[in-house]
Amino acid sequence: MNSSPDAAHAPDRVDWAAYDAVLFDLDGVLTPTAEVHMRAWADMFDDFLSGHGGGDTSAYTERDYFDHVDGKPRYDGVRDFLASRGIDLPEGSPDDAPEADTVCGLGNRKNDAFNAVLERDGVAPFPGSVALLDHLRGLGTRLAVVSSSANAPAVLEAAGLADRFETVVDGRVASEQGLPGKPAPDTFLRAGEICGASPGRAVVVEDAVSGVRAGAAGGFGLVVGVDRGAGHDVLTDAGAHVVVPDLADLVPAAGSDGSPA
Ligand SMILES: O=P(O)(O)OC[C@H]1O[C@@H](O)[C@H](O)[C@@H](O)[C@@H]1O
Repeated sequence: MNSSPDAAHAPDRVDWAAYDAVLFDLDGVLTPTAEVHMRAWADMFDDFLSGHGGGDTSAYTERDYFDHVDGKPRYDGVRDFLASRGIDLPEGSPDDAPEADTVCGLGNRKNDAFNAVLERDGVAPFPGSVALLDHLRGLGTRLAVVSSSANAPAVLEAAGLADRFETVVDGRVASEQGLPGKPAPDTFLRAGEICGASPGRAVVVEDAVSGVRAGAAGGFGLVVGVDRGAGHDVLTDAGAHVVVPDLADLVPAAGSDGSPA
Protein backbone atom coordinates (compact mmCIF):
# COMPACT_ATOMS: atom_id res chain seq x y z
CA MET A 1 0.00 0.00 0.00
CA ASN A 2 1.22 3.57 -0.41
CA SER A 3 2.12 5.93 2.39
CA SER A 4 -1.08 7.87 3.14
CA PRO A 5 -3.35 5.50 5.07
CA ASP A 6 -6.55 7.29 4.07
CA ALA A 7 -5.81 7.40 0.36
CA ALA A 8 -4.30 3.93 0.40
CA HIS A 9 -7.34 2.45 2.06
CA ALA A 10 -10.09 4.25 0.17
CA PRO A 11 -12.33 1.49 -1.21
CA ASP A 12 -11.70 2.27 -4.86
CA ARG A 13 -7.95 2.31 -4.26
CA VAL A 14 -7.51 -1.18 -2.76
CA ASP A 15 -4.79 -2.75 -4.84
CA TRP A 16 -5.67 -6.43 -4.60
CA ALA A 17 -2.61 -7.40 -6.63
CA ALA A 18 -0.46 -6.20 -3.68
CA TYR A 19 -1.60 -9.17 -1.58
CA ASP A 20 -0.90 -12.88 -1.83
CA ALA A 21 -3.92 -14.11 0.11
CA VAL A 22 -7.35 -12.96 1.23
CA LEU A 23 -8.80 -14.52 4.39
CA PHE A 24 -12.58 -14.25 4.56
CA ASP A 25 -14.84 -14.61 7.53
CA LEU A 26 -17.96 -16.52 6.45
CA ASP A 27 -21.17 -15.64 8.30
CA GLY A 28 -22.14 -12.06 7.43
CA VAL A 29 -19.26 -11.66 4.96
CA LEU A 30 -19.86 -14.30 2.30
CA THR A 31 -23.33 -15.47 3.32
CA PRO A 32 -26.24 -13.81 5.15
CA THR A 33 -26.03 -16.47 7.87
CA ALA A 34 -24.94 -13.97 10.55
CA GLU A 35 -28.63 -13.09 10.68
CA VAL A 36 -29.56 -16.72 11.17
CA HIS A 37 -27.01 -17.00 14.00
CA MET A 38 -28.34 -13.76 15.45
CA ARG A 39 -31.97 -14.96 15.40
CA ALA A 40 -31.06 -18.33 16.88
CA TRP A 41 -29.08 -16.68 19.71
CA ALA A 42 -31.94 -14.27 20.43
CA ASP A 43 -34.56 -17.05 20.59
CA MET A 44 -32.38 -19.13 22.88
CA PHE A 45 -31.35 -16.27 25.23
CA ASP A 46 -34.93 -14.84 25.38
CA ASP A 47 -36.18 -18.21 26.46
CA PHE A 48 -33.35 -18.73 28.96
CA LEU A 49 -33.58 -15.25 30.54
CA SER A 50 -37.34 -15.46 30.97
CA GLY A 51 -36.95 -18.54 33.14
CA HIS A 52 -33.78 -17.63 35.04
CA GLY A 53 -33.64 -16.24 38.59
CA GLY A 54 -30.30 -14.47 39.24
CA GLY A 55 -28.26 -11.73 37.60
CA ASP A 56 -29.55 -9.18 35.09
CA THR A 57 -32.37 -10.90 33.21
CA SER A 58 -33.56 -7.84 31.28
CA ALA A 59 -34.41 -8.49 27.61
CA TYR A 60 -31.61 -9.67 25.31
CA THR A 61 -30.98 -7.09 22.57
CA GLU A 62 -29.22 -6.80 19.23
CA ARG A 63 -26.54 -4.74 20.99
CA ASP A 64 -25.89 -7.72 23.29
CA TYR A 65 -25.23 -9.82 20.21
CA PHE A 66 -22.80 -7.35 18.65
CA ASP A 67 -20.99 -6.60 21.93
CA HIS A 68 -20.67 -10.07 23.43
CA VAL A 69 -21.48 -12.86 20.99
CA ASP A 70 -20.84 -11.86 17.37
CA GLY A 71 -18.00 -13.68 15.63
CA LYS A 72 -16.85 -15.67 18.65
CA PRO A 73 -16.69 -19.44 19.02
CA ARG A 74 -20.00 -20.85 20.28
CA TYR A 75 -19.28 -21.40 23.97
CA ASP A 76 -17.18 -18.21 24.24
CA GLY A 77 -20.25 -16.28 23.08
CA VAL A 78 -22.44 -17.89 25.73
CA ARG A 79 -19.85 -17.35 28.47
CA ASP A 80 -19.15 -13.70 27.56
CA PHE A 81 -22.83 -12.79 27.35
CA LEU A 82 -23.65 -14.45 30.69
CA ALA A 83 -20.67 -12.69 32.31
CA SER A 84 -21.99 -9.34 31.03
CA ARG A 85 -25.23 -10.07 32.96
CA GLY A 86 -23.53 -11.36 36.11
CA ILE A 87 -24.97 -14.84 35.51
CA ASP A 88 -22.79 -17.76 36.49
CA LEU A 89 -23.59 -21.19 35.03
CA PRO A 90 -21.51 -24.36 35.13
CA GLU A 91 -19.47 -24.92 31.97
CA GLY A 92 -20.84 -28.43 31.36
CA SER A 93 -19.43 -30.30 28.38
CA PRO A 94 -20.01 -30.30 24.60
CA ASP A 95 -22.01 -33.53 25.03
CA ASP A 96 -24.60 -31.77 27.20
CA ALA A 97 -28.20 -32.07 26.11
CA PRO A 98 -29.63 -28.86 24.62
CA GLU A 99 -31.99 -28.65 27.61
CA ALA A 100 -29.11 -28.38 30.12
CA ASP A 101 -28.65 -24.99 31.81
CA THR A 102 -24.89 -25.01 31.33
CA VAL A 103 -22.68 -22.91 29.03
CA CYS A 104 -22.41 -25.86 26.65
CA GLY A 105 -26.09 -26.78 26.94
CA LEU A 106 -27.17 -23.24 25.98
CA GLY A 107 -24.69 -23.25 23.07
CA ASN A 108 -26.02 -26.60 21.89
CA ARG A 109 -29.60 -25.34 22.14
CA LYS A 110 -28.74 -22.40 19.90
CA ASN A 111 -26.92 -24.70 17.50
CA ASP A 112 -30.00 -26.88 17.01
CA ALA A 113 -32.03 -23.76 16.19
CA PHE A 114 -29.39 -22.58 13.69
CA ASN A 115 -29.25 -25.92 11.90
CA ALA A 116 -33.04 -26.19 11.69
CA VAL A 117 -33.19 -22.85 9.82
CA LEU A 118 -30.25 -23.74 7.55
CA GLU A 119 -31.91 -27.01 6.61
CA ARG A 120 -35.31 -25.42 6.09
CA ASP A 121 -34.28 -22.27 4.18
CA GLY A 122 -30.89 -23.05 2.61
CA VAL A 123 -28.57 -20.09 1.94
CA ALA A 124 -27.58 -17.94 -1.03
CA PRO A 125 -24.26 -16.04 -0.90
CA PHE A 126 -24.12 -12.23 -1.09
CA PRO A 127 -23.79 -11.39 -4.82
CA GLY A 128 -21.23 -8.64 -4.07
CA SER A 129 -19.06 -11.15 -2.21
CA VAL A 130 -19.22 -13.62 -5.09
CA ALA A 131 -18.21 -10.79 -7.46
CA LEU A 132 -15.11 -10.12 -5.32
CA LEU A 133 -14.29 -13.85 -5.18
CA ASP A 134 -14.54 -13.98 -8.98
CA HIS A 135 -12.24 -10.97 -9.28
CA LEU A 136 -9.66 -12.48 -6.93
CA ARG A 137 -9.80 -15.80 -8.74
CA GLY A 138 -8.91 -13.87 -11.93
CA LEU A 139 -5.86 -12.44 -10.14
CA GLY A 140 -4.78 -15.86 -8.84
CA THR A 141 -5.00 -14.70 -5.20
CA ARG A 142 -5.00 -17.52 -2.66
CA LEU A 143 -8.26 -17.64 -0.74
CA ALA A 144 -9.23 -19.00 2.69
CA VAL A 145 -12.20 -18.98 5.02
CA VAL A 146 -11.58 -18.30 8.70
CA SER A 147 -14.75 -18.82 10.71
CA SER A 148 -15.45 -19.31 14.40
CA SER A 149 -18.33 -21.53 13.40
CA ALA A 150 -18.12 -25.29 13.48
CA ASN A 151 -20.94 -25.15 10.90
CA ALA A 152 -18.78 -23.40 8.28
CA PRO A 153 -18.31 -26.42 5.96
CA ALA A 154 -22.09 -27.05 5.90
CA VAL A 155 -22.82 -23.38 5.18
CA LEU A 156 -20.19 -23.23 2.40
CA GLU A 157 -21.66 -26.38 0.87
CA ALA A 158 -25.23 -25.07 1.07
CA ALA A 159 -24.14 -21.76 -0.53
CA GLY A 160 -22.29 -23.48 -3.39
CA LEU A 161 -18.96 -21.97 -2.31
CA ALA A 162 -17.21 -25.08 -1.00
CA ASP A 163 -14.77 -25.37 -3.93
CA ARG A 164 -13.67 -21.73 -3.86
CA PHE A 165 -11.17 -21.90 -1.00
CA GLU A 166 -7.83 -23.51 -0.49
CA THR A 167 -8.44 -23.99 3.22
CA VAL A 168 -11.18 -23.53 5.80
CA VAL A 169 -10.00 -22.83 9.35
CA ASP A 170 -13.26 -23.20 11.25
CA GLY A 171 -14.31 -23.67 14.86
CA ARG A 172 -13.71 -27.40 14.71
CA VAL A 173 -10.21 -27.06 13.23
CA ALA A 174 -9.37 -24.40 15.82
CA SER A 175 -10.32 -26.62 18.74
CA GLU A 176 -8.53 -29.65 17.24
CA GLN A 177 -5.36 -27.58 16.81
CA GLY A 178 -5.71 -25.73 20.13
CA LEU A 179 -5.98 -22.32 18.43
CA PRO A 180 -7.71 -19.60 20.48
CA GLY A 181 -10.71 -18.10 18.69
CA LYS A 182 -11.36 -14.51 17.58
CA PRO A 183 -10.57 -11.87 18.84
CA ALA A 184 -7.22 -13.70 19.09
CA PRO A 185 -5.47 -13.58 15.69
CA ASP A 186 -4.34 -17.23 15.69
CA THR A 187 -6.94 -18.69 13.30
CA PHE A 188 -6.21 -16.00 10.70
CA LEU A 189 -2.44 -16.45 11.15
CA ARG A 190 -2.86 -20.19 10.62
CA ALA A 191 -4.85 -19.68 7.39
CA GLY A 192 -2.27 -17.18 6.10
CA GLU A 193 0.48 -19.69 6.80
CA ILE A 194 -1.39 -22.44 4.89
CA CYS A 195 -1.78 -20.02 1.96
CA GLY A 196 1.95 -19.18 2.08
CA ALA A 197 1.30 -15.50 2.82
CA SER A 198 2.98 -13.43 5.53
CA PRO A 199 0.52 -11.31 7.56
CA GLY A 200 1.72 -8.14 5.82
CA ARG A 201 0.82 -9.66 2.43
CA ALA A 202 -2.59 -10.93 3.49
CA VAL A 203 -6.01 -9.30 3.81
CA VAL A 204 -8.61 -10.07 6.49
CA VAL A 205 -12.29 -9.47 5.63
CA GLU A 206 -14.66 -9.37 8.62
CA ASP A 207 -18.06 -8.09 9.73
CA ALA A 208 -17.68 -8.67 13.48
CA VAL A 209 -15.81 -6.52 15.97
CA SER A 210 -14.13 -9.62 17.40
CA GLY A 211 -12.92 -10.59 13.90
CA VAL A 212 -11.69 -7.11 13.01
CA ARG A 213 -9.80 -7.06 16.32
CA ALA A 214 -8.23 -10.39 15.38
CA GLY A 215 -7.12 -8.94 12.02
CA ALA A 216 -5.63 -5.87 13.70
CA ALA A 217 -3.89 -7.96 16.37
CA GLY A 218 -2.34 -10.18 13.69
CA GLY A 219 -0.72 -7.24 11.90
CA PHE A 220 -2.36 -8.03 8.57
CA GLY A 221 -1.61 -5.77 5.62
CA LEU A 222 -5.24 -4.79 5.19
CA VAL A 223 -8.26 -5.33 7.43
CA VAL A 224 -11.57 -4.80 5.65
CA GLY A 225 -14.68 -4.31 7.75
CA VAL A 226 -18.04 -5.15 6.19
CA ASP A 227 -20.72 -3.23 8.04
CA ARG A 228 -23.77 -5.47 8.33
CA GLY A 229 -24.96 -3.85 11.55
CA ALA A 230 -21.96 -3.62 13.88
CA GLY A 231 -21.48 0.01 12.80
CA HIS A 232 -18.94 1.80 10.59
CA ASP A 233 -17.22 3.67 13.43
CA VAL A 234 -17.22 0.66 15.74
CA LEU A 235 -15.43 -1.41 13.07
CA THR A 236 -12.98 1.42 12.37
CA ASP A 237 -12.23 1.80 16.09
CA ALA A 238 -11.65 -1.96 16.32
CA GLY A 239 -8.91 -1.65 13.69
CA ALA A 240 -10.49 -1.87 10.22
CA HIS A 241 -8.57 0.11 7.57
CA VAL A 242 -11.54 0.20 5.20
CA VAL A 243 -15.25 -0.26 5.99
CA VAL A 244 -17.80 -0.92 3.26
CA PRO A 245 -21.48 -1.90 3.36
CA ASP A 246 -20.97 -4.54 0.67
CA LEU A 247 -17.94 -6.21 -0.92
CA ALA A 248 -19.16 -5.20 -4.40
CA ASP A 249 -17.74 -1.78 -3.46
CA LEU A 250 -14.25 -3.29 -3.50
CA VAL A 251 -14.46 -4.87 -6.95
CA PRO A 252 -12.49 -2.69 -9.35
CA ALA A 253 -14.26 -1.66 -12.54
CA ALA A 254 -13.47 -3.99 -15.46
CA GLY A 255 -9.95 -3.47 -16.76
CA SER A 256 -9.00 -0.79 -14.17
CA ASP A 257 -6.33 -2.98 -12.61
CA GLY A 258 -5.45 -4.95 -15.69
CA SER A 259 -7.79 -7.82 -14.93
CA PRO A 260 -11.40 -8.64 -15.69
CA ALA A 261 -13.80 -7.46 -12.95
O1 LIG B 1 -21.90 -22.09 14.42
P1 LIG B 1 -21.13 -22.09 15.71
O2 LIG B 1 -20.08 -23.15 15.74
O3 LIG B 1 -22.01 -22.11 16.89
O4 LIG B 1 -20.31 -20.73 15.75
C1 LIG B 1 -20.82 -19.57 16.36
C2 LIG B 1 -20.51 -18.27 15.68
O5 LIG B 1 -20.13 -18.40 14.33
C3 LIG B 1 -19.81 -17.21 13.67
O6 LIG B 1 -19.36 -17.43 12.40
C4 LIG B 1 -20.90 -16.18 13.76
O7 LIG B 1 -20.57 -15.00 13.11
C5 LIG B 1 -21.23 -15.97 15.21
O8 LIG B 1 -21.92 -14.85 15.51
C6 LIG B 1 -21.64 -17.27 15.83
O9 LIG B 1 -22.10 -17.10 17.11
